[in-house]
Amino acid sequence: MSDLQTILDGIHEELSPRRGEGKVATYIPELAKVDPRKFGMAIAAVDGSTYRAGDAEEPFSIQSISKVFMLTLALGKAGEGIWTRVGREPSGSAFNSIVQLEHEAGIPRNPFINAGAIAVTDIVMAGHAPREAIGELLRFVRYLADDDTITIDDKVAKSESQTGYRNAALANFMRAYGNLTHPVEHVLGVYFHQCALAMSCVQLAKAGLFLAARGGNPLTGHNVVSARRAKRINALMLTCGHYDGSGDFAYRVGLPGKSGVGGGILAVAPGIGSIAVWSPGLNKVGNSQLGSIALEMLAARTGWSVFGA
Ligand SMILES: NC(=O)CC[C@H](N)C(=O)O
Repeated sequence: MSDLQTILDGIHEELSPRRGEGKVATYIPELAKVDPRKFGMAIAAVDGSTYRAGDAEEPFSIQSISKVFMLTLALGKAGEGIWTRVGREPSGSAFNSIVQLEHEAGIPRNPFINAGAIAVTDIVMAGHAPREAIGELLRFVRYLADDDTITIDDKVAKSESQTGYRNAALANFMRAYGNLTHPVEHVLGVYFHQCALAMSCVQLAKAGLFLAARGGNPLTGHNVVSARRAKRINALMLTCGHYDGSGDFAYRVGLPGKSGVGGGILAVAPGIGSIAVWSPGLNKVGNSQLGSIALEMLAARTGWSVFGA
């Protein structure tokens, strides 16, 4: 598939003059320090080959992309029982919105908005001290990417805990409704650390490969989840992975995807491969501006959209 490398290089070259577009997230002060002109792309294909372009090897803050890995862990732990604590519908509102929580009795719409992810974190923590839950996630991500060099950026975690008033509000609100079982500070501590996972596009594409390969990782031979579970996680990524921009992403790209305010996006082409892109500038709804365009170009040039070429 050397054609694929040509396609990737072409997209990178065409978009390079636009590096720096969008707005870098500043509400987490540590993220505001990132060079807005960074731009990387990587593909891990189910046949074991990998492709990369630009800043594909440089670790960045994966932020909300970690919600996919935490959801996978929570499903492994509590199975379909998690759906009494969190819904499976798109929210149609911002990633950090609180409005629906009161109308909907403290049950967040889906696991990929902040409130839903905080509930999922609480599920993963069952029987664990916060430090152990963070360790479990780090081990899981290293196992998925087959890469023990992946770390958590403590500076980012600290920066976020110092300014995470909205997340504290969401967590307290859910706790008031009985939808958090651990102390709010403990759940938030784990949540901020998971968001601060630092991974490169190459590491992220490899970590997401199980979602493209019916739940197994062709690089390591590990069976991560069942094919049915991988399919369901992909469905949630497609419908909820880009907050109130999820419909637009499905329309333009047509792949399950999950974005983060660090400017990363993980996308899945089922049966083909997993794609990670990174460009820190965000669009109005908090998704990577150039990253979304790069994925739109890639899907158009490869015919990988799940809705047909
Ligand atoms: N959209 C995101 O990536 C949000 C994650 C970020 N850590 C937050 O909680 O605000």
